[in-house]
Amino acid sequence: MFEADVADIAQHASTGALPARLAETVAAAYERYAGLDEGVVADYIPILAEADPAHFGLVVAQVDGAVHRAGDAGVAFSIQSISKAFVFALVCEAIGHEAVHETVGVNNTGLPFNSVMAIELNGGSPMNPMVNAGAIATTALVPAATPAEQWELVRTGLSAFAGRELALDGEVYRSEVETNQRNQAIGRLLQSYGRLDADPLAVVDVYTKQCALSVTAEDLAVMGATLADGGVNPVTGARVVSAEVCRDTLALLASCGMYERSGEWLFEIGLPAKSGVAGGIVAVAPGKGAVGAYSPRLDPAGNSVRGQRACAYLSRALGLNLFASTAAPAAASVRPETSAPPTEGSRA
Ligand SMILES: NC(=O)CC[C@H](N)C(=O)O
Repeated sequence: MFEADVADIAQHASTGALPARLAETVAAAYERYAGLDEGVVADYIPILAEADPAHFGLVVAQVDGAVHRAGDAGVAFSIQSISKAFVFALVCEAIGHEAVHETVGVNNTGLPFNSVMAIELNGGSPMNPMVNAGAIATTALVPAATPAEQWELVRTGLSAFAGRELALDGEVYRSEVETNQRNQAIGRLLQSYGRLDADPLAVVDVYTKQCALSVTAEDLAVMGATLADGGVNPVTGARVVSAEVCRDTLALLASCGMYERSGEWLFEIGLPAKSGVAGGIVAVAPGKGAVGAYSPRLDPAGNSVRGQRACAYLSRALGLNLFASTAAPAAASVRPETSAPPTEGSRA
């Protein structure tokens, strides 16, 4: 599914730092997938069904603050599950690595993002912060006295990641409030297992608001680039979270960010990433930058089809896959000058 045009990639291929021709590569990825119309727009939250399936925005933000845009980079959509990554980072910053590990968990469920069975199969554990149960448990840990203050901390925290003031999309929020009985049930189930101290419905309400924050593909790229940049927003220069928190967040995005497709994503693309049902994806290249993509048609797991393909293209064309290595040249460069060339049969 993620095969990309070898000739195009060879033209842009590079290793090490992001190449100067990055803007051209972003444009090539956009052009390549703009005509792809596989997938379906989410409709279980009624307002999402009204999204224009033609929209496609692709942005790369570098850790030096450079931003490269193609297509509908400035079109607004709701952040949905991508908020989970950044709320997790804020909570991890507040309560620490050990506490989030113990309270929420860090293992993939292998099941859809809104699975109730995953909770039941795991003794009431929310499992990880990137599925709904774990995200609701994480939002409950936002350190504030009231749900209203929690929401404000979430909104201002995610705004710091984006480098601009983010606002609630009231229409999306109301649409989800009318239809989020399943998330309310997940909150109640966690409470029944003693995994949620706060009022579950109040926590689910803050979670629903965080999902309805309005962002653009450019916002996602800058938010991801902040995680790539050790917690400093590369556009504003402001520190948002620590480098340790970025490391923990990116580890969770790698293992759980694309739900039950996380393994396949890592196998093909090799970058920590997070998707949302409105059609957003953020993919992070640590120390280099991030891709923000928006296109509303989704695959069955709830991941944007064009967004995935464009990320795959960029990962390959720019040499971003974290697991790529060039064993032969590296081995040659450390071989002592004086050592005899290997003889037949002496090779490992
Ligand atoms: N995968 C998603 O983006 C899901 C987010 C959505 N708000 C929900 O809770 O169902």
